[in-house]
Amino acid sequence: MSRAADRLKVVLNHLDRSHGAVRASFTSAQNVSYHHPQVLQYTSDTGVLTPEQRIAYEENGFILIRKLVSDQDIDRFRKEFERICKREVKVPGLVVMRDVTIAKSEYVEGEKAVTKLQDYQEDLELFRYCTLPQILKYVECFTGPNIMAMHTMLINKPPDTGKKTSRHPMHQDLHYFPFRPADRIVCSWTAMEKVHRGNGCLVVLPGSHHGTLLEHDYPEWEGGVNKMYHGVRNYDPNHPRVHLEMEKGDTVFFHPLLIHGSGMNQTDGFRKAISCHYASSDCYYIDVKGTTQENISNEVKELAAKKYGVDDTVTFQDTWALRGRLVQGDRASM
Ligand SMILES: CCCCCCCCCCCCCCCCCCCC(=O)SCCNC(=O)CCNC(=O)[C@H](O)C(C)(C)COP(=O)(O)OP(=O)(O)OC[C@H]1O[C@@H](n2cnc3c(N)ncnc32)[C@H](O)[C@@H]1OP(=O)(O)O
Ligand SMILES: Nc1ncnc2c1ncn2[C@@H]1O[C@H](COP(=O)(O)OP(=O)(O)OP(=O)(O)O)[C@@H](O)[C@H]1O
Ligand SMILES: O=C(O)CCC(=O)C(=O)O
Ligand SMILES: [Fe+2]
Ligand SMILES: [Mg+2]
Repeated sequence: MSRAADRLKVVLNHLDRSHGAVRASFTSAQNVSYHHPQVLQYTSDTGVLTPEQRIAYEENGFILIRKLVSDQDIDRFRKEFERICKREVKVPGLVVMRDVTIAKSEYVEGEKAVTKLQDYQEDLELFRYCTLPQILKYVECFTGPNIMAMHTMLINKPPDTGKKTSRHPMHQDLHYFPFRPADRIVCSWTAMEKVHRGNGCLVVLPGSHHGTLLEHDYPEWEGGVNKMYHGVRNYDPNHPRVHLEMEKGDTVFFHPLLIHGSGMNQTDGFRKAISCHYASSDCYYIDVKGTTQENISNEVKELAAKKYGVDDTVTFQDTWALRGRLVQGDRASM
């Protein structure tokens, strides 16, 4: 750990001790919730994260928790995914994405054609992932007690066809979100099998969440790029990278400004992960007009118009408010 982190830890221990007493008298007297002073910007003290873990998230913008989801749960998600691919169930609102090269070349049936399921919030079995108590316990450290599941995904990264389209360019998820504050948003991403460099694990730039939201656009890749796979226009190529190799059930929580992506899948298996983006229901929507997010906002509105026939009175913010689901506490401003 760095010297800065050592210092921070000392300060934190001290504050936790002295404020523990304040909190005890405060809550017993007035039954109000206690707010930690802004020593640590990204997490709150709910007794779940250790001081070391809080400092690690502060510094790196992500934290990996091993074996958080059971094999039984993951097997159930996988079965449901197969049922969806075989069209045995029809899920309202679900967006099924095929890899761009597969979609544009041959017709492939079933799970082998599917790169990603998006917006599975109406599928009870998959949505169970977003409500797992052991996940929410961690999520609360970042969002606070009122929690919305804003965006749900099951990623089935296909074997690369040779065009490198299975890569996901380096990006910040906040680019897609018209709500703030960023620090009250977190992604949980769980490996559904062993994920390693060969099948395209997540690649992150630790500490990049300290920066601002950068301009995103389609990367200029010869072999084509999947729809909405925007990448950061300019990021420092010398920034240290970390490959997150994970076992089945391991879960990473990461900040929406953290720059991340995933490499090619060079195996012949489909690399699976399930994820949810959570936000505090006390977040607020912002207008992205005139900002770098205008490009994605237009694409999403176009898709909503095509898929649901809605007109342009449905805003980018509305598409999120319609998809978000409360999973803990009260629905406030979201
Ligand atoms: C009432 C309001 C409700 C609101 C609904 C709004 C829905 C919005 C959903 C999207 C939100 C996205 C934001 C979330 C991101 C959060 C942060 C995470 C970061 C990411 O994950 S970035 C990547 C996100 N990617 C996507 O979201 C892709 C979404 N998927 C799609 O848009 C569709 O699946 C797609 C690609 C349009 C295909 O759908 P569909 O029209 O059903 O498919 P067709 O087979 O009919 O093909 C039509 C046309 O598209 C071409 N195609 C197919 N697949 C791809 C692809 N992967 N990339 C590019 N092009 C593709 C296909 O060849 C056809 O082309 P033609 O030229 O023949 O017309
Ligand atoms: N030319 C590129 N432009 C933008 N992003 C890229 C480019 N090449 C790779 N990436 C992104 O960088 C990340 C890692 O890619 P890649 O699979 O090449 O891993 P790597 O770190 O080079 O490891 P390996 O050496 O195992 O390939 C992914 O998010 C990928 O989409
Ligand atoms: O699973 C992956 O490849 C990464 C997906 C991702 O970062 C995203 O969809 O936002
Ligand atoms: Fe992402
Ligand atoms: Mg490489």
